[in-house]
Amino acid sequence: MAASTPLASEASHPSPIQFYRTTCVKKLAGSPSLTSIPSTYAFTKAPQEDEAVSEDPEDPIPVIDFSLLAYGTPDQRSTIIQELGRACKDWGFFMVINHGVPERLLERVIEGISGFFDLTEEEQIREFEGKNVLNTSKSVTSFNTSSDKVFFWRDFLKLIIQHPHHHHFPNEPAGFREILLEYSKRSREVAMGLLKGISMSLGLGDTYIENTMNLQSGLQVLAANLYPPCPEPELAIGLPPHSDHGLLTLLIQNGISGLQVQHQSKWVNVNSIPNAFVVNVADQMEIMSNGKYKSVMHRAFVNEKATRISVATNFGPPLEMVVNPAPELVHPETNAPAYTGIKYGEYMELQKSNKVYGKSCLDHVRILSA
Ligand SMILES: O=C(O)CCC(=O)C(=O)O
Ligand SMILES: [Fe+2]
Repeated sequence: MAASTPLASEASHPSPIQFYRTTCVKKLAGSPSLTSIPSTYAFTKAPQEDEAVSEDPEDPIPVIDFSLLAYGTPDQRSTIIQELGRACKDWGFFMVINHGVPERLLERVIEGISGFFDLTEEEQIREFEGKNVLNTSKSVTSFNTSSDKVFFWRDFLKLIIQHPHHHHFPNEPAGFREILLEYSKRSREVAMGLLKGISMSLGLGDTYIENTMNLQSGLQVLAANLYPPCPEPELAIGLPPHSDHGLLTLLIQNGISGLQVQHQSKWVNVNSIPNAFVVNVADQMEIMSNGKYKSVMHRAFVNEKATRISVATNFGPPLEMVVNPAPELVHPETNAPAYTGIKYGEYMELQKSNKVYGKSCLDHVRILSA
């Protein structure tokens, strides 16, 4: 049984971090004699987790043209801000095209992740040694580590940046560190641009979220997921239904489908536009917007044939920031916020220790049904 890896380093101790990873599933999946999955990987689906449907052409997943947000005329900007607001409100999920991050950089990130998981276990462990890394143990699950009975069909590498100074990236494979640095910088520029637009769409002015959330000192968490081929994909799950803890998540993937989002009580398959960022509203945004923009539930499926790689980058405030609903968005009749304020670090701890998947963590801070 693999040891679990607590996220303590992410939460109450904002020290220069760090990364941690899992490596168990790829090895397991690579064993030639594997024809069925070990029972610890069998995931019992809850009744509401029915089959996913294809995108409805009448109600497609929103697509946001980032170039119009960044460089458009005032008219184009105001139109795209409205579209962004609608996407956040109706879906909590959208794709971003023309974002300006070079395709080649995206490919190199995916290649680097693949290369990292190709390293031997010893080589990976060497990356943890003598570098002020708080936790070096392995895990086979993402969150809920200590309480999980079922393991997910994925390996992951988690990298945490505390702006403006702290990060620790692996040096192997060669050049990976530089690629990650460049990618973190470029994806953050896109995230900051989107957050400005979202802030405007909430009627708060473009720098409201950035300033009140102190994003200059915010947390950026990269979760690189590798889902190996699975002999019994219908029994396993890559990632169970969950929402993300930060404000906004930007995801890239290697062209293999597997992500599903919940929309109007249905699970929808996401077939991403090549090189687009797949973006979702996360829990701190739901709290900050007083429920106007809900974080979206999503899950990742696995398949029999191909390895899927995804990199989800979560943008959030500093760990010590208490996130409250914006007073401007509090309900005018009741004049009461729908969520209580909570420290972001505490929220992450809560999510980690929570046994129930889904959005149950938000129930701890919800006051009204928003
Ligand atoms: O692999 C995916 O598509 C989803 C990943 C994800 O949701 C996460 O890392 O939080
Ligand atoms: Fe996620």
